[in-house]
Amino acid sequence: MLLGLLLGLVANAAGLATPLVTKWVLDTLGAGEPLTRPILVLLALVVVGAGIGLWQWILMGTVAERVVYEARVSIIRRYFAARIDQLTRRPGGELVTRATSDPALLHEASGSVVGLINGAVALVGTLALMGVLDVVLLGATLVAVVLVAVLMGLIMPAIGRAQEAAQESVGRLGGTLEGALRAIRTVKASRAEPRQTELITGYARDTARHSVRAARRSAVVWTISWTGIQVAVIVILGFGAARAERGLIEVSTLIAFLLYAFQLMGPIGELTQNLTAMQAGIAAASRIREIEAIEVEPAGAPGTRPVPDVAPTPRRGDPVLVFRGVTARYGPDGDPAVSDIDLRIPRTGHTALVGPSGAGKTTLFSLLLRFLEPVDGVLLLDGRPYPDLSPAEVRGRLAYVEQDAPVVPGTIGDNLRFTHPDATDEELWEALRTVHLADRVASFDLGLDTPLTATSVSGGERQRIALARAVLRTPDVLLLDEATAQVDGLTEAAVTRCVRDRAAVGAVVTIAHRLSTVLDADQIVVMERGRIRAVGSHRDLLREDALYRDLVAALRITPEAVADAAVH
Ligand SMILES: Nc1ncnc2c1ncn2[C@@H]1O[C@H](COP(=O)(O)OP(=O)(O)OP(=O)(O)O)[C@@H](O)[C@H]1O
Repeated sequence: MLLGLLLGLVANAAGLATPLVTKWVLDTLGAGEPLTRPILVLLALVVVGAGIGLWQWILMGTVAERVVYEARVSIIRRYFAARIDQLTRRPGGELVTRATSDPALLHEASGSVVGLINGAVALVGTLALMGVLDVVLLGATLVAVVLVAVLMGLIMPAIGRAQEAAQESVGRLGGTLEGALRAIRTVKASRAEPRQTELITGYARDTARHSVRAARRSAVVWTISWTGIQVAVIVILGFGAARAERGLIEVSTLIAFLLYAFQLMGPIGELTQNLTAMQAGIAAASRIREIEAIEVEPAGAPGTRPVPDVAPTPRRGDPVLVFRGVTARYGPDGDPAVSDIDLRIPRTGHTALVGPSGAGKTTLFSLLLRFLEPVDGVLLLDGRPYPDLSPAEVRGRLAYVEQDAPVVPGTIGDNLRFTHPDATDEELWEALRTVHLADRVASFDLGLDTPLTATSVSGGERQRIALARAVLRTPDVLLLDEATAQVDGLTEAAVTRCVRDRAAVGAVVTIAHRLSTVLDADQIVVMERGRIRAVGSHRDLLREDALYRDLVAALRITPEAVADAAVH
């Protein structure tokens, strides 16, 4: 930027010298001397000025792109470092707009400081040289310049406000559009297309309205500035001609003065343009700064707290995960989502969480995965408190299958390798066999390289891909949020088999929505209104817990299944 400023100043100096050298040419002509030298100097000034101007242009363009790039990088980094609740409370599309279109507005603005300084120097320089040529004519010019400056000062802030409002509407447009496209089936099934179209085009209309207002105000500023200077030039011409006629100034001085007057448009245009760009940039920057206020997850605790290199070797009987008096809430003023949770997850075996909707099952998963931090109590992994571990250390020991089992953009292979990018093809096939998908994937022409989009796989297949991803390398703890929707028999069998296999060698925690899963569990945790109501085996709970009996009944238990379980 400093170099850009310097180059701009040199190019300005060349520009400022040109009228004076033109006067020299005219004076030499008047004196009847050879014109070669002044003409050569004039040419040199033009060529050097153009060369340096080009260099500055390219340099500032590069700086601008780097500013945009770095703004984007910092936003993207911030998103992925952010706490989940900080992201989920904003519409995804709006977050996308802030990473894509807001930084683009910094493009023009980044060089605006340099442009403003250059413009100001050129303006002052031009006025000073005009003063050297003729103070009286300068007076007339100054009146025009002051009028233009006052006008700009009045209209510029309004342009900035309109631009900021336009960007905000773009953000709302992005957020709503993204949400509506994601729920496109519901939109169509609800025949809500016209309403959604109306709502979202409304945001587009707002954007256009604000942008048109900004454009209109810019046009007014520009036109009045340019016309003001042109009127000033005409006044100077008339007034100067009269002074030249009376012999108060030379004709060559008048011509040089007029050249400066024409040149005034350069710095004034530069100042106007850069002030506009700066306004847009400040608006974008304030939106980008809001992103910087997003809270990030506790930065790798290892940096902040000493963690022993060698983890204490857990004893076989110790639980792998422990909740000790954990209370958590989503907002600072909300009711606790879970309270006083005391729970031990054994190193091997299957723990099933059951409970009515809103009981706090998902919240327990969020706490285990550190998507949410407790307000009271502590979680332990292998006897080490969570605050001593970084989120990455904790998550490295867990595998998580979300209820909706989202697929990530890319191929089947990319999806399977998402957690372990270094997994070999053989490992992928093994995982696919575990979830009964190997034959299906092998039947595709491209095999593991088959591109996968959310719509090209069935719900059951998506579940199984997510499961295969989770069991690719045996995790210490598998967290499985079972699909609530009915899944096909093959998927159910795959899930059951996976859970059994994993439970034999490690810990599995499920949010169970299926009777078969509940019956399979070694330990069942019954939750109600954020608290653990009972823990036990199926048989004990059936006998002792009324809510559990209701829940089991709601899972449409058949008499045969009850008998099975009793035998079990
Ligand atoms: N993101 C959130 N913001 C605020 N409150 C939340 C949020 N997620 C859950 N809650 C609240 O926390 C409580 C526990 O919800 P949680 O999702 O853990 O229940 P759940 O047992 O998993 O229910 P379900 O079976 O319906 O998924 C509920 O009262 C719920 O309203």
